[in-house]
Amino acid sequence: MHGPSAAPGPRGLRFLGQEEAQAIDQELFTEYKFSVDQLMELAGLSCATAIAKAYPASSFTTSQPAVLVVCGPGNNGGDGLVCARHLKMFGYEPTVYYPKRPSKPLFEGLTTQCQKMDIPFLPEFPAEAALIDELYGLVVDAIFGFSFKGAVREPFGSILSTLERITVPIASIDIPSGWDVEKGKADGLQPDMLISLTAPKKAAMHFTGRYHFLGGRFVPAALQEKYALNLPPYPETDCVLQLT
Ligand SMILES: NC(=O)C1=CN([C@@H]2O[C@H](COP(=O)(O)OP(=O)(O)OC[C@H]3O[C@@H](n4cnc5c(N)ncnc54)[C@H](O)[C@@H]3O)[C@@H](O)[C@H]2O)[C@@H](O)CC1
Ligand SMILES: [K+]
Repeated sequence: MHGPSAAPGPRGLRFLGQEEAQAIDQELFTEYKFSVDQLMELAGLSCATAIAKAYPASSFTTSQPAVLVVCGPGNNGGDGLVCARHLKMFGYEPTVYYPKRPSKPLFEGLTTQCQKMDIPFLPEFPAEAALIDELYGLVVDAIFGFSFKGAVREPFGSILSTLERITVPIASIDIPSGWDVEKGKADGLQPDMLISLTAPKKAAMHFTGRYHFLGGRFVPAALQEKYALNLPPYPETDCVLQLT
């Protein structure tokens, strides 16, 4: 499973192919009996924690530490909703844009939690990149993760083309959205931060932003060994590790 697609990274860390990332994900659920919401909570908490380390609320130049969290239709979007909730707890002012909402109790619950914590949901995406730059100090990209494939379908194509033109930093959860999970996308989004969950995917080799964090400290040792993940040790009880 992991032999031919193995790609060594810094510190011997392995960068995963798309099928391998999905296989680990499935194994966590089927063999290890985790539930999606458990892992999503830990993933989203990792993202909010990494963001707080790289962009402390005090460093924002906007009047409030305003963050726009853009959520996609799958579990990457769910991570974004959890991240928004924890950012609010950490003293940020998140706003969510969530155009394609699956009618599943998990996502409905996460949405309600955010709404009841006074996190606004935008009815429309700001058409002008300049408006995003004016209103927010950071954008969290939770649109697509490791299951993204093919050409981007609407409404996400227009959203991504606006995000490609903003100047405020972007923090991408797991994969910069729109990038091929293995090959990246040279003319796509260029996030300032990438938070790789579980283990970096091959696209992360093309990441040139300032901060690369590892999060999702929930992979049992036996599963790490099976896939030869060679994850570096997390510091003490931290849920994130800064790679670069
Ligand atoms: N085991 C793990 O590592 C965990 C992964 N989690 C998150 O789950 C993500 C993977 O979630 P999913 O498998 O639900 O998938 P994604 O969230 O990556 O995306 C799938 C969704 O995007 C849509 N989509 C795919 N390609 C598209 C295209 N070209 N244009 C428009 N829409 C497209 C699909 O229809 C589907 O709705 C990871 O990247 C990570 O963020 C965490 O929630 C929990 C634990
Ligand atoms: K993403």
